[in-house]
Amino acid sequence: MIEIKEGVEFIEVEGGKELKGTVRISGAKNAALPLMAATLLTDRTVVLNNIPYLLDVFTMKSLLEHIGIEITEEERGKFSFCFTEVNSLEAPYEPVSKMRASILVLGPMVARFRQAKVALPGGCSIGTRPVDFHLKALEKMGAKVKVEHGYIYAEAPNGLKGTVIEFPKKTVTGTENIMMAAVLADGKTVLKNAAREPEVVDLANMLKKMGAQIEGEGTDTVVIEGVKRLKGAEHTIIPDRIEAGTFAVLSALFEGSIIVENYPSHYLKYVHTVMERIGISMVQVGTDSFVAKRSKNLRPVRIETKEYPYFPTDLQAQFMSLLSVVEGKSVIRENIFENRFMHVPELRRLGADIQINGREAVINGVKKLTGAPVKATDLRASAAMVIAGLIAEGTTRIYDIYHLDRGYENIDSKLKALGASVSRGIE
Ligand SMILES: CC(=O)N[C@H]1[C@@H](OP(=O)(O)OP(=O)(O)OC[C@H]2O[C@@H](n3ccc(=O)[nH]c3=O)[C@H](O)[C@@H]2O)O[C@H](CO)[C@@H](O)[C@@H]1O
Ligand SMILES: C=C(OP(=O)(O)O)C(=O)O
Repeated sequence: MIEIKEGVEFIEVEGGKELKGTVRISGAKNAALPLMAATLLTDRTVVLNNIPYLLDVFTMKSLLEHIGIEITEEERGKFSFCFTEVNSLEAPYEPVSKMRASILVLGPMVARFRQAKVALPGGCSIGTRPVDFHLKALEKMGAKVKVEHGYIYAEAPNGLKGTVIEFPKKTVTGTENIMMAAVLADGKTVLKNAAREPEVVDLANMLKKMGAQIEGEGTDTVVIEGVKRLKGAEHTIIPDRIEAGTFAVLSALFEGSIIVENYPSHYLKYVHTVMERIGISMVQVGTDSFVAKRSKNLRPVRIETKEYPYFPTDLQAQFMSLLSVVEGKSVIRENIFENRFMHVPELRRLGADIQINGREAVINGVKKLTGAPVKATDLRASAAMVIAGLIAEGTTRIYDIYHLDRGYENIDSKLKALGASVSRGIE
């Protein structure tokens, strides 16, 4: 269990220590959350392995328990989910407001129980992040949906019907939510302009083990033939490509002294092409272990975030920390979220030279960063601050660090094992 403490929690990072050793990548947050929500689709037991111990995972656990799922920790990282009786068809404000992915209970609840009341979701404030595509898709499948007093009310008394849904823009949780709704709908659902992220594919793989009929996952057209019921299954969650990318950046900054184990290189192919342009190669040193090899002088680059298989927005902040010490002018364009540069003023406190110009950040590499008090403004921004703090001269105190615990399992112990000086406190 993860403890939430009173007051403003911070992490203090002592920069300039040589990091080396091996770090193991955990299960993916963004796969674990939809897979946990999918357990609402059956009355049989589902067992999930490789669940990361993250705040978001425990928020999803409480939400599912509130709805009526009995969740047992069989061993570390292995949980069984058994839906015995419906306790509530409401996902209340308290857990939902903490986590964007709570919206993922909507599709399964409407599909299986024909009604749901779900608070409008919260999560990282990196943009307005509406859920209109989820709601319009459910309406097209025959649900009546209204949003009132901060809650989404959806009902489909005669069940959901398969149809063709074209998302106006690619949406990861939207694709997952509607895929889960469609597996129990009557007839065929075609999802066009679907998200292709590995986490969407992981969800489809588990749903197929449960008896769902899905084709085309991982492409932008997914076809789902609804079935009457789903059975139980056991599934192992894929490694977290964003945590892996975060440690790849550290491996590069510490001259290849950090070996990253359980590294899902196949999900990071595009990221690797960007790294190659900077002068960094991820080299395989074991079955699933990789290490960064870098040229003496790293080169500035232009990066644009884009849906999978391209450069993930969830690695943008961490790469900005790296580029802030790469000599020359780099540019990062954020195409997915309109407010995902909140780490820029914080990096500037550490001495980075970065200007924002609309959707683009222009980074002029400096020779070194220097420690300062900063704020973790969102999940990946927190990781960017930790990276910057580790390479800065002196001490960096990062406030509002709870964001980090939403997405990085045991980050303190993983970093300490590499020789970093990190400690937590409360002010
Ligand atoms: C739990 C989870 O998996 N979170 C990930 C997921 O978030 P999430 O699924 O919330 O992000 P989306 O893919 O839905 O968002 C993509 C874009 O579509 C817009 N949009 C989305 C839905 C909608 O109904 N209307 C709408 O306008 C969003 O505001 C955003 O601009 O994908 C993001 C993009 O890779 C990642 O940063 C998040 O880490
Ligand atoms: C933005 C993220 O998470 P969420 O969608 O859960 O807010 C993230 O994982 O970087």
